[in-house]
Amino acid sequence: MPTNDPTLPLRGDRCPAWAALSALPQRQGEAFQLQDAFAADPQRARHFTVEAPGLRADLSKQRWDAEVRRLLLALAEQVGLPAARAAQFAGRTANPTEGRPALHTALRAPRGSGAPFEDEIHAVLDRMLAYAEGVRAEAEAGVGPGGRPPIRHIVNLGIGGSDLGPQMVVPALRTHSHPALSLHFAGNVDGHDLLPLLARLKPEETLFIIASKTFTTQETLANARLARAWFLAEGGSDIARHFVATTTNVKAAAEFGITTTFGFWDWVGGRYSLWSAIGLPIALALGETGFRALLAGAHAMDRHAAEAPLAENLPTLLGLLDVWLRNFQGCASRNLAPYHQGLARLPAWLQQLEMESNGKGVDRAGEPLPFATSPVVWGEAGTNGQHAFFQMLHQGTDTVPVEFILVREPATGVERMKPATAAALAPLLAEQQRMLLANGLAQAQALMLGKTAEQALGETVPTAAPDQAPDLIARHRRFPGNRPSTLLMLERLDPWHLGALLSMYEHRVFTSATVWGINPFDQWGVELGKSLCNALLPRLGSGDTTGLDGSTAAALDWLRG
Ligand SMILES: O=P(O)(O)OC[C@H]1O[C@H](O)[C@H](O)[C@@H](O)[C@@H]1O
Repeated sequence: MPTNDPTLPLRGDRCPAWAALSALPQRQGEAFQLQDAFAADPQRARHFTVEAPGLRADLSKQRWDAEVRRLLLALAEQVGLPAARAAQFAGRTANPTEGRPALHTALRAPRGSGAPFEDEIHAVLDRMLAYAEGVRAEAEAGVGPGGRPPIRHIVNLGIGGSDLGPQMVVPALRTHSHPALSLHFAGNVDGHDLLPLLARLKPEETLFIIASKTFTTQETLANARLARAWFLAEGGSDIARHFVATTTNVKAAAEFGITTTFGFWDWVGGRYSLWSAIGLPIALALGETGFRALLAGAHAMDRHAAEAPLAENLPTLLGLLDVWLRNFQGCASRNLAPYHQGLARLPAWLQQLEMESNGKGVDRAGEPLPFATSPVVWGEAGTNGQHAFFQMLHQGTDTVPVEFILVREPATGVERMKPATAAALAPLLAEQQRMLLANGLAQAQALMLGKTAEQALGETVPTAAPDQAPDLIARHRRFPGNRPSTLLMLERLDPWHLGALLSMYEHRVFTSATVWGINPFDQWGVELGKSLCNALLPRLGSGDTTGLDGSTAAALDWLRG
């Protein structure tokens, strides 16, 4: 494997296109009026819609035009994005501070594609899928080996990248999951996470997956010990059957007493690992066909990212838009609004992917960056967010771009119900699906259109206080509008489409990272807190506050009671 790439990409702010973008009048948010742009170009929606495998993106409600897009694409060329992406796929050292490639793309490349580590990857994948099929067959038959009860509950104990991917994907694909298996996730070191779950389980029906890339993570090992103690105290036997590990550290898993291990490799970043053995809970839920479809969808997006011309390349365009919003429009955060309850945990997964990857303050050469990097990414499934924080999105003083995800075909699983019940509910659910989509579209419309005080003055408002002047009420009821949003649209939420969506996000993060000149595959910022925690842990027992800062000492004293 070659070491560091000698052709370090040029940092975005040192490129001519960056200077040209900085000089554009369109930079000033209000100088670019979305409604004027639509009036000037009746085909604007078409001109700014991009099709990618499984995904359609309408970027026309972003405050950009053909000139901005042209310069952003020039920026991508000038920083060497195509070469950087090719180097990542080929297994060059994409993560120089840890001296590793970043080869999550190889995990979903089919056999025969010539991707790096093909034999190792497919050997583990085949073994893991065979294991998953075995557990599923037991559940299906209602009986385990030797007449024992089958596994019915699977508990994944992992945190961060060893938790968020499977924890997001499993509910997203609920209607594709095995009905006789229940999947559970616990990550927090807080006993309040795992204990209530254990209280509902029986050892003989439970499978624990200890998921940790390093097998050294404090939280996961603590939960693994808690689970093992519960298992033995509740009369469980045969740890080998009931505990498996997904890790790169097979030796540590063996020392814990685990004999069934599905391995992966240091070149799979934690937040990019759901495609590896860390995806075991997904494989158990979906089975071999479903897991392979998830990989195939991701691979289709990989091919698009690698091969589509930049101007039609969705992860490239979205990553460039992220740069435009962050560095030229001053947007410090981005809201993710998936209008599908199954994607409720997508914001949490994306937070780790984007903020842990791009939340960096120095470039690859260690130089402090003179511009902003990762935005705060946050969100909630629609329509719930509308009734909570959308007020701020519409009338607050910050411009927060919103990314709506709309899914055309629902999959509620109503057809799994008794025929009479399904028949009674189907028309109501169809109407709810229309309500859901109308809400998502309406919010995007409202952000763009806004409402003037004059328009508000013309409205009858029964809830307004009668002693308040109508023009004062109208000032409160004014919406500035011209707020940017993106519409991502999927035909349906199945394993293939979800794989494509998630892979798109990975390539998009790589795009902005490349423009910013940062290494998106390390995470040194998580280390300091870990080591300070290790130092504080014995002090919580002993009460020794010698040398601590005043605040920490006082809190430690108080917490010890
Ligand atoms: O999978 P593990 O080795 O247990 O690591 C779990 C998580 O913890 C670390 O602190 C990192 O911030 C994450 O990137 C990682 O996913």
